[in-house]
Amino acid sequence: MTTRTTTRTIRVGTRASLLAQTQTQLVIDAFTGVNPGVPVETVLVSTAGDRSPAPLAQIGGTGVFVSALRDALLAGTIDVAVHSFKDLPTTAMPGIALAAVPRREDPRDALCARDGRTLLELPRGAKVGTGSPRRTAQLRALDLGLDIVAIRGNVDTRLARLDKDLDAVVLAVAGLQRLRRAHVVTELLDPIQVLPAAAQGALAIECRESDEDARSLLAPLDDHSTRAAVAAERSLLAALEAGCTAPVGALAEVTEGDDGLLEIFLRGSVTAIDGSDAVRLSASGPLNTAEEIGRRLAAELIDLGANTMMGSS
Ligand SMILES: NCc1[nH]cc(CCC(=O)O)c1CC(=O)O
Repeated sequence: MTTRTTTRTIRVGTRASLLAQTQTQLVIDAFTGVNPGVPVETVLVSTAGDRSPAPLAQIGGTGVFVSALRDALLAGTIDVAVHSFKDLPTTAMPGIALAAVPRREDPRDALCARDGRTLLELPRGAKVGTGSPRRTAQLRALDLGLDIVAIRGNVDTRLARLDKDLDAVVLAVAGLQRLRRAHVVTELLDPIQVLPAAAQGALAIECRESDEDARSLLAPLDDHSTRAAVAAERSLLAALEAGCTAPVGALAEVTEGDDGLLEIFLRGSVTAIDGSDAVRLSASGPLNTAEEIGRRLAAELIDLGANTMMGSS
């Protein structure tokens, strides 16, 4: 632990949603753990995604939750921004550095159903809420006769629909865990059936590229395996030229190979939005080739017809 000569306050920007504020506080706690004595303050930033109830695709799609925080970073009104990594566009933003990627939570999707039901226990015609084309497509592909209903809003708004018009909703278990709502989960969906979104369950901590101070304070929060896994997943997404609203699943796991070196095992899927067709493949390679693994897998998925499936959405 180095003794700091400045007492510059680190201003951490957050969106107003409960999930965003909770995630920001988790990062602040970890930050304070490794940088005791560095003053931190939270600054609320409102984004277009929070202000509008319209479907994400209509208000700018990928990145609506992100740009206001990045603008505040570049304007110098905040020093650090915490994002759900899966909400970040795959193209980097000039002037912004990915300072740390903390250890990832469980990346899986979770079914939250009435009466404790699992997917197989839901009757045909059961109404299942999700706002995600990826979840919609993969749930339809299971051919369980489920009626997929488009929903939006924060986690609690979505869960409240269970007491109204829906039989189940599907959410990322990571968000539920962070909000201490994991007790509402009735089934963790097996990635073999429903492959999560690229970077689901991971956080991205950004700062200004030029802010050496913030970068070195944040560096200890980085988990190299998570950073590499997410890099592979997002490189797949980018190479498919798909955003967070595309029916693309991607999940990388980091394992130790026979030679003791760390390896990435990446799975990817593209599913037609009506569930009538899907392509799914995996690829693996050394940890330091994460992005190449993603690009290679994307090329193989495209060879199998991934583009026609994304076009049909
Ligand atoms: N797009 C909304 C969003 N962004 C991140 C999470 C959950 C937390 C995470 O994936 O890290 C959610 C909600 C959800 O998908 O259930």
